[in-house]
Amino acid sequence: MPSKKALVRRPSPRLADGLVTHIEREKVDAGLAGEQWEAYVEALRTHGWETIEVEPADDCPDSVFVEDAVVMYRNVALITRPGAESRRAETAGVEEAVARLGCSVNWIWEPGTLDGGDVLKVGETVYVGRGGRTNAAGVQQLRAAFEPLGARVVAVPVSKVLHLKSAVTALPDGTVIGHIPKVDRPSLFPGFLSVPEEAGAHVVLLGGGKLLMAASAPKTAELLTDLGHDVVTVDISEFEKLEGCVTCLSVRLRELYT
Ligand SMILES: NC(=O)NCCC[C@H](N)C(=O)O
Repeated sequence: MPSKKALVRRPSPRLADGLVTHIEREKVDAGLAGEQWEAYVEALRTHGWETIEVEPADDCPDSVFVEDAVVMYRNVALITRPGAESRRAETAGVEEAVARLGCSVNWIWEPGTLDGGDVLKVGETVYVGRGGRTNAAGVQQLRAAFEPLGARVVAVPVSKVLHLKSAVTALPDGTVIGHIPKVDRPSLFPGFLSVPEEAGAHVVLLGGGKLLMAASAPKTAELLTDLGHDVVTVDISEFEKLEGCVTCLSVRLRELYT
């Protein structure tokens, strides 16, 4: 039976010191962030996900963005080597969590760097963004880890946003969605739908045709609802101030056969 487990990680008390690269720094309300995180986790649970908390990493301001520390393909967990040095200590706790779940574990090694936010899976195709956080060696190592498992790894340039998945994600039918001004090469994706808001490019597939989206993209929510999708929204404003999206607050493990 395919699993419906999701890794999440409680925000660090130092969240407000998280990195910002492409946007102006804004004051983060840590109390509100905590409430938003609880509501995000609750939304996953309501839609049938068993949430598993990775041991908190209180010294790592960005540790709540748990998806950057690991990439899953089937039951193989590829532990990343984050492009930002301040985030490297985040991976140990995530490695322990996936090993405990029985995943087969693999690693990105120096000189490779790769953030999980740069990896978008659409069926057997694994798009990897070569950008500010993921380098060429990271792309090669990802390919070496997943191609033998049947993945088709496609590298795409990312220059306008933090991560590939800050620019594009995919709908349940495989259509890739993105806000054109933030996508380097929309033509690299076979089915591409342009959405009216930057935050509208981020969807988490909850299963059963449901999409989890940020409340900050109402026009896109309307567009996707009109196309027959079932949209669930959460307010993640405090994480958006740190360039976080709905996708990066969890790692969904769909193919653990335990
Ligand atoms: N996958 C993601 O979109 N992660 C967001 C990471 C935000 C964090 N402040 C960072 O710059 O690394």
